[in-house]
Amino acid sequence: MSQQLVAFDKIGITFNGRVLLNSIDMSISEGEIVTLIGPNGSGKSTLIRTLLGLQTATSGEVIRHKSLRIGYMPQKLHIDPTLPLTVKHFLALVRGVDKAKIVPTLEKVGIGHLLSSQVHVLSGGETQRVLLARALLNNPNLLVLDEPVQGVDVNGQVELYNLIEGIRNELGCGVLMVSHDLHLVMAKTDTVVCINQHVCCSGSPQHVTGHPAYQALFGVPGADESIAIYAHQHDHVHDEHGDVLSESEDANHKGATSAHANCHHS
Ligand SMILES: Nc1ncnc2c1ncn2[C@@H]1O[C@H](COP(=O)(O)OP(=O)(O)OP(=O)(O)O)[C@@H](O)[C@H]1O
Repeated sequence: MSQQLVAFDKIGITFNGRVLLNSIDMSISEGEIVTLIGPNGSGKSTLIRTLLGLQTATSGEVIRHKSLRIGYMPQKLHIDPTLPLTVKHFLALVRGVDKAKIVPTLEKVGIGHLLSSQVHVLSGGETQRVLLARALLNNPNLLVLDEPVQGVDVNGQVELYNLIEGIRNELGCGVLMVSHDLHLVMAKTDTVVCINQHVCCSGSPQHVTGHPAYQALFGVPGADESIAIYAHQHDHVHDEHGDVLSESEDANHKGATSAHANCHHS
């Protein structure tokens, strides 16, 4: 059985009385691709920051296997565009990097020819590949990718997801990806965890159906049948803080607020 790399055990985060995450349970194992989805502000990045140790949980625990080594790919590359910096020099900044690995790693992600290019002239897709290369240079057994296809056109997204799957197959690493929707990422995902402050649902893509709950969250207009759509059963109601309401609270809440579109399904 695959080694579990990390587990979130009832992770909760509260700021000034506002619940950002509520009792999140999930895990990622070697060789597993887990996709975290949820609407804007649902806490995806906060959960990733907690995994990276940049955010302290108010309650619960992140259980890391002693072998855990994370390669993190952020949403965006923040570099002063006036700063001359080649891809090679950018990657040489990775702490403890084996410089002999830079060229083969760039080749692995399909951009060996960009070694001497300036980072600020790269296209969106090229930039994402450089960031992926940087994550790989950390020799990870868990890749953490925060919206890896951001700023990439649809064809480029398919290519990137294929690349990520190929890397998983080659290295046997776990992958935790954040995504806003699943139209393209679905076929490359073993497990989906849908959060909206708490875990709304999780499961394998095999259970995908065109459930109205998912469609209410993300919309699926025009999705053809070859595109898999993640769906979940939702038998509870959230308040505006993401907390799950009891039946009596729900009845009161319905009177007090308009429908909370994010997670109010049956
Ligand atoms: N340090 C913090 N202090 C207070 N509030 C915070 C902090 N970090 C995040 N938040 C709030 O937590 C909520 C969740 O933010 P988060 O960035 O995790 O959402 P997300 O699901 O990644 O959203 P998006 O899809 O828009 O990237 C937001 O409302 C944000 O304003």
